Amino acid sequence: MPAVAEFEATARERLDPAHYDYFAGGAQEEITLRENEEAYKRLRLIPRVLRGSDKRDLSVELLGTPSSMPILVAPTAFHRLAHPDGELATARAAARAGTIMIVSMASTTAIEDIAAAAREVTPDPGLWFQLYLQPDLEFTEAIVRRAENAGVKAFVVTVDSPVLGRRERDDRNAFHDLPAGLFVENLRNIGENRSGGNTSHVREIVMSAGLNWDHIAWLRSKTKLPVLIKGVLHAEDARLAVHHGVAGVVVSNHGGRQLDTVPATIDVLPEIAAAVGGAVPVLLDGGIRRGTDVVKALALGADAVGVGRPVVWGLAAGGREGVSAVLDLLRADFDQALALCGGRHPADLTPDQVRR
Ligand SMILES: Cc1cc2nc3c(=O)[nH]c(=O)nc-3n(C[C@H](O)[C@H](O)[C@H](O)COP(=O)(O)O)c2cc1C
Ligand SMILES: O=C(O)C(=O)c1ccccc1
Repeated sequence: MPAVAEFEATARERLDPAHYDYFAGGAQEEITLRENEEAYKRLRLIPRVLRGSDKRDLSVELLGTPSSMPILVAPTAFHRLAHPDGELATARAAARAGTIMIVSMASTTAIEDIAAAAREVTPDPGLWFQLYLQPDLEFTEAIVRRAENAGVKAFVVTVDSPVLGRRERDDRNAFHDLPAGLFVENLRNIGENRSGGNTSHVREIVMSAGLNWDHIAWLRSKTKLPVLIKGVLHAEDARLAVHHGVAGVVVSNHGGRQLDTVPATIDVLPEIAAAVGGAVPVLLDGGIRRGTDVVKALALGADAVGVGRPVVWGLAAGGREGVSAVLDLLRADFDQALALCGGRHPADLTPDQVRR
């Protein structure tokens, strides 16, 4: 089975170069983008032996949502740039894999349609919804209601984007608008269509530099669903998140697309896991490309990981089948690495099995 890198190579051949750059790129010098992957290559695994690691069970439950494996689909924007079937294909593949898809608020398919596609595959799909809280809270609440009515099971508020990172590839390519016919569908037909009907601008979603913990309290008051925050890199923020009743934290640097030169997520995971102390689930994304990467993240304290670009590469390479192939590949790779580490279940991995 081809590695994630081979799906990327195929995707690169198929995509408009500006769109490839949008998906692949990071902020500024892309130091963090590279670091996310490089950091895993510096870590060494110590297997345990004679532990009877047959009959492995990769399944986990996260905030009431079951997942067949601790590898989730991280929220990424604009899937119809990658393949005409866009988020419908991704949702069907995630549903077939039995894993959680965190739908991006910036999807090019409406959340209602994404949920319907997933439901064709399985009656109770694990869909979560990523939110950029908009300065207009009434408008934000309308999107929250839409997502709830569509059946999502948790909200993931992205907190690493008070302003958007500077992606120099997008500047060079003058990538400002989606191609004709593509829209940021979750913002359409809401609040009397405040964006005036033009929701095809790449930056239609507003970044809110004013966000603070009160906004998290506001969202919690508006929904009964679990609220996670995504984009935590400082242990103190993880502590504050627990203090403010957040249901889970996602250790993320947005795939190196926001503040450049922040550390690889795997390198800050131990301190964040220590700060959270098991109070709420800790998820991590950024640079996961192999089963051994998943093993290292789980051993160092993550309850599950997210994959962003690998899913996009699968989608661009082969639509739903391509996403399924990437998820199957990561599952098989993780299963093998877990077995080689002497584990039967994701929770069997421990920090002493990872060395610098
Ligand atoms: C093309 C692209 C679009 C993204 N769009 C979003 C988004 O809409 N919302 C969000 O919270 N994160 C977004 N992210 C960040 C991902 O959720 C995730 O943090 C990151 O991709 C993980 O790194 P990886 O691509 O190395 O797996 C995006 C990432 C990429 C690559
Ligand atoms: O490109 C991104 O990383 C991203 O998060 C985003 C934000 C707003 C609209 C589209 C994508």
